[in-house]
Amino acid sequence: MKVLVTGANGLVGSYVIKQLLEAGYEVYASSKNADLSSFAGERYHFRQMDFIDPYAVLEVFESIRPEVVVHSGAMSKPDDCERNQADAYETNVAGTVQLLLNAADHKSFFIFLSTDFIFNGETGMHKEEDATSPLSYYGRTKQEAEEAVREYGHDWSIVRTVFVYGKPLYGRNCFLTMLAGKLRKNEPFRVVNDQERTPTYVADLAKGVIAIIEKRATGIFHLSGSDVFTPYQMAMQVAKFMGIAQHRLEPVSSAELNELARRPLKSGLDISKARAVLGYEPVSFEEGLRKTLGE
Ligand SMILES: NC(=O)C1=CN([C@@H]2O[C@H](COP(=O)(O)OP(=O)(O)OC[C@H]3O[C@@H](n4cnc5c(N)ncnc54)[C@H](OP(=O)(O)O)[C@@H]3O)[C@@H](O)[C@H]2O)C=CC1
Ligand SMILES: Cc1cn([C@H]2C[C@H](O)[C@@H](COP(=O)(O)OP(=O)(O)O[C@H]3O[C@@H](C)C(=O)[C@@H](O)[C@H]3O)O2)c(=O)[nH]c1=O
Repeated sequence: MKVLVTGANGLVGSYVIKQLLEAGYEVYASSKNADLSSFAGERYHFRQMDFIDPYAVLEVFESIRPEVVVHSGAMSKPDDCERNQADAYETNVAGTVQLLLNAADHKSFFIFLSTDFIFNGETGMHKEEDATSPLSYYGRTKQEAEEAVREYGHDWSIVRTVFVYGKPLYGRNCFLTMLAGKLRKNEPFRVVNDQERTPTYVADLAKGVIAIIEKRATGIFHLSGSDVFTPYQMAMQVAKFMGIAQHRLEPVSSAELNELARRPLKSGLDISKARAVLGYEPVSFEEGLRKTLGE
């Protein structure tokens, strides 16, 4: 089965591609920039494609004719989206629409990566059917892209996830590996302590996406970890794992951190639907951390 994955140079895309290759799929990895990976073999293909360019998207879909599309590419930094709203809209909304229009020509199964940031975080532990009300421009673009996906005329699935972490296969650090670097160098760092998340180990998320493909499961799925932590609590676990008792990490409130994009306070996703329908079972945060920072 031919699967086109966007965002191949990103954290999520890289793990989805790795697991698709391991499961025997014909994988067409695609990213805006050149291939950062060292994936190889007959079933691995890379197509450099800016998905806001309609001609590039048409050419890729005509030549591949994918049976499944995993759309993981996005402008994924909320502060960047707040700062550059036109780019965020073009990438996250118009880009998704462009991919949907082309996917429809091939009746591809369309899987879209979305976020907990479409919720306002007043209650936490959101279910798939909860009302959405994003606080940030990033969240608004993802919500609007979700609306486009729901109107797709063929099979679709929306995967919402939260605070994804894991050892980078290539490319940039995740928040926890960046933090481990700060701890190693004993650098000062202020970490927010009033935002609750259900952090997601990236290999679990990828496994959930593969289960969606294999079961052809349609609709909305929440795929995250099940333990609830604030970033500061996660940072303390990183320090403990590294055996560092003396550090310069300081807990701060969202108001003190004062980031450009407003974040939900009580976020986190209820994963009971994914457990029941997909057999999804994430590792504990402790175990995910060991896999991320251990050898
Ligand atoms: N990381 C997280 O904590 C969470 C992520 N998500 C969602 O999951 C998805 C994946 O996230 P993650 O892997 O962390 O994101 P990354 O930022 O690591 O990767 C996103 C990738 O998208 C690619 N991209 C951006 N714009 C374009 C474009 N115009 N054309 C083609 N490719 C483009 C980039 O490619 P290149 O590098 O080649 O420029 C980049 O590698 C996103 O949709 C994000 O919104 C949801 C919740 C939490
Ligand atoms: C820059 C900075 C961030 N933080 C906090 C803010 C935030 O809660 C957390 C992680 O910061 P990040 O900027 O990596 O992540 P952030 O953008 O908040 O995280 C999100 O990513 C996007 C893609 C999503 O869709 C969300 O699900 C979510 O996980 O750390 C600090 O505590 N101190 C800092 O100096």
